[in-house]
Amino acid sequence: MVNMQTVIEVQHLYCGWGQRSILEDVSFSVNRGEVITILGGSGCGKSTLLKHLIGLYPPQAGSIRIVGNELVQASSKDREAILRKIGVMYQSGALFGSMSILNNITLPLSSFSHLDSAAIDTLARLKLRLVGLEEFADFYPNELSGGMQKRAAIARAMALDPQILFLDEPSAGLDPITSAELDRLIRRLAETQGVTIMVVTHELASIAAIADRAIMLDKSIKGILAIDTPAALAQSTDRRVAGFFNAQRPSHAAV
Ligand SMILES: Nc1ncnc2c1ncn2[C@@H]1O[C@H](COP(=O)(O)OP(=O)(O)OP(=O)(O)O)[C@@H](O)[C@H]1O
Repeated sequence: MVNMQTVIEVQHLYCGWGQRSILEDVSFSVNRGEVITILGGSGCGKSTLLKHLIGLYPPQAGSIRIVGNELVQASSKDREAILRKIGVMYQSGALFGSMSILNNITLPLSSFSHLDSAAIDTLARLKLRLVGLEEFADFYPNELSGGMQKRAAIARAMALDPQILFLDEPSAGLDPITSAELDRLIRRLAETQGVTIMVVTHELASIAAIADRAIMLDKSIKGILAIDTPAALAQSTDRRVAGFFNAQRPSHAAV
């Protein structure tokens, strides 16, 4: 029996920059363990949505509930506790180049937990094992391939055992085979760790491989054009939706 606990609930969200509105009246919810992709044409507001969901900017109006807790109106102390449930991997990966991979992961643990250094070391190595990098703990980011850096960045985003992971274009800059490996990791994290994962991606192959559902944003309506499983979206009677899904054949969906 699938646990249908709602972990993200967005209601009547309006967000934009200054006076400019980008998304209007956006509502959706995401269940525990779901992988959901955010897609749509350039400038439709994918990153804007992500940045508001992770609390980087306050929305113009509306509600964002993270694991049942309202983020928008929260006091700064409550906000901090809510955001602790979230792990984020930015597009660049943004590992600290002057630190070993292991220390990139121990850093959030020593900053935000009260564990002793031996426990922190053990936990960080467990995260590296989770992403298949346990043998690379002492390497520096620039000694790893692009795909390994992405996996290390995911391990760091997982350091504090978040319930939700936000990944901004994880496949950017990766070749199709490496991208498919990353897709398998994303699926595995959702299935074995019960993490809920929201991914901004343009890659049809990735969407087909990882998404339980996809949210398609649209610039002209400033909101959600469609939200459904990739298979259902590919069959959509809306030409814009079906057009996106049928634009190219997924090349590694079954890898
Ligand atoms: N920090 C910001 N300040 C002001 N305007 C912004 C900011 N970030 C994004 N925008 C504007 O908001 C609009 C939506 O941008 P956003 O980056 O959310 O789109 P996107 O769907 O992620 O696009 P892409 O696929 O090209 O990355 C764009 O017109 C962009 O110029």
